[in-house]
Amino acid sequence: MAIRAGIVGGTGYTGVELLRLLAAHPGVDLAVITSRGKAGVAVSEVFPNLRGHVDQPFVEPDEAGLGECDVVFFATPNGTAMEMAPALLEQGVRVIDLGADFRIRDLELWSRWYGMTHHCPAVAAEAVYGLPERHREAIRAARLVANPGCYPTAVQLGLIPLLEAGLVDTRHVVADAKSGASGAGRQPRQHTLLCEAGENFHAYGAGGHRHLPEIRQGLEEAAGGEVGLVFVPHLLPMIRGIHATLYAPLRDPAVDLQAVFETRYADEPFVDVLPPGSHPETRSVRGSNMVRIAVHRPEDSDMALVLAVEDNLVKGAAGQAVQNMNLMFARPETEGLLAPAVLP
Ligand SMILES: NC(=O)C1=CN([C@@H]2O[C@H](COP(=O)(O)OP(=O)(O)OC[C@H]3O[C@@H](n4cnc5c(N)ncnc54)[C@H](OP(=O)(O)O)[C@@H]3O)[C@@H](O)[C@H]2O)C=CC1
Ligand SMILES: CC(=O)N[C@@H](CCC(=O)OP(=O)(O)O)C(=O)O
Repeated sequence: MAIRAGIVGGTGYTGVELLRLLAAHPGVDLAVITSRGKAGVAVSEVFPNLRGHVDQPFVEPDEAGLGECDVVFFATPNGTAMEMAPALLEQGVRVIDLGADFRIRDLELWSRWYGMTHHCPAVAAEAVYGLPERHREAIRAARLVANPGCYPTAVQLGLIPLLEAGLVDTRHVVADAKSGASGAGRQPRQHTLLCEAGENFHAYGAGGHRHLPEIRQGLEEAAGGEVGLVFVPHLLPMIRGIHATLYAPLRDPAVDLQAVFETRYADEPFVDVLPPGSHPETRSVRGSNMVRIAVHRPEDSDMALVLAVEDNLVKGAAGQAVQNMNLMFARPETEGLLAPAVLP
C-alpha cells in the first residue's frame, strides 16, 4: 500500500523539493499539500515543473486532513512543527520535521538559539535525529524524526569518521562552510536579492550561528566527549549547494585517512568517498541526495582536511527527509533518491 504523505509548507524551497522527489517516488501518494497563501490554487500553477505530476490544489493547514496521513513532513519555519506535531502523533501520524524544533536535546540551549520557548518538551524528548549514517536503526522505529539542518549534515558527515575513531585533537576543530542562497528559503529578503548576493561573497554568523549547537551535539556524540568547534558559514553567489572545508588536527599524522573514510562509508548509499587528491564540486551533487567527500593531509601539516559537498535542498533537507521516510516505512532506503546530479 502506498504511504499517504502530507506536506505542511508546500510553497517553500524545501517543500517544492519534497514534491519533486515524492511525485516520482513509487511508494507514495501525495495526499495533502498545504499553503496558507495559495490554498485553492493548483500546485502546478505555482510550480510549473510539477505540471502533469502534481496538479491537485494546495489546502489550508488547519483543514487539511493531515490526521488521515501516514506521515506528515513539516517544511515550515522553525516553531511551526512543535505547535502541530503533538496532535498528529496522537492520531498515529508519523512526523518528519525539516525545521529545527526537535533537533537539539537540551531545550534550554534550543531556546537560547531559537528565541522561543519549546511548546512540547515531552514530545521533543522522543524525537530521533534523522542522520541515517549515525541513527539508522532508531529512525526505523521513530514516530518523530528531526531532520538535520543543511550545514550540520555536511559538517557531521565530513567529520564523524575521524571522531568516531578517536583520531582527532577535539579541542580545535574548524568548519568553514559555504551555502547557496536557496538555504535562506523562499521568503524575500534583501541579502538574497540577485543584486545583493550576485557577484558577492561574505561570511555571516561568525560570532555564532544557530547550527553551531546542533553540529556540536552530533560531533560530541560521535567523539564521546567535548568538541571545541569553530563554525563559520558563508553565502555563495549561487542557488544550490554547500561546500564544507573542515580542519581537524590529527593525534597521529601517520594514519591512513583515505582508508578510514572508505571503511566508514563502505555501505552508505549516499556518501561517496572520492579518490585521493580529489576536490569535490557542488555541481557534482546538484539535485541529488549524495554527499561527496575528499580527505587530504596537506603537505607539512598535522591536519586532516576534509572537503564535503551536498545539495542543501536534497541531502541537506528534502532528500534526507525522504531517506528517513523510507527507513520509517520499511521501504528500500534509496527508493526515489537515485537520480544522478544535474550538470551543468
Ligand atoms: N532551504 C534550505 O536549504 C533548508 C531549510 N531547512 C529548514 O526547512 C524549513 C523550511 O525551509 P524553506 O523551505 O527554505 O522555507 P521557505 O520560507 O521557503 O518556506 C516555508 C513554507 O512554510 C509555510 N509556512 C510558513 N509559516 C507557516 C505556518 N505558521 N504554518 C504553516 N505553514 C507555514 C509557507 O507557506 P505559506 O505561507 O503559503 O503557508 C512556505 O511554504 C525551515 O525550518 C528551514 O530552516 C532545512 C534544511 C535546508
Ligand atoms: C544560506 C542560508 O541562509 N542558510 C540558512 C540555513 C538554513 C537551514 O537549513 O537552517 P535550519 O533548518 O536550521 O533553520 C542560514 O544560515 O540561516
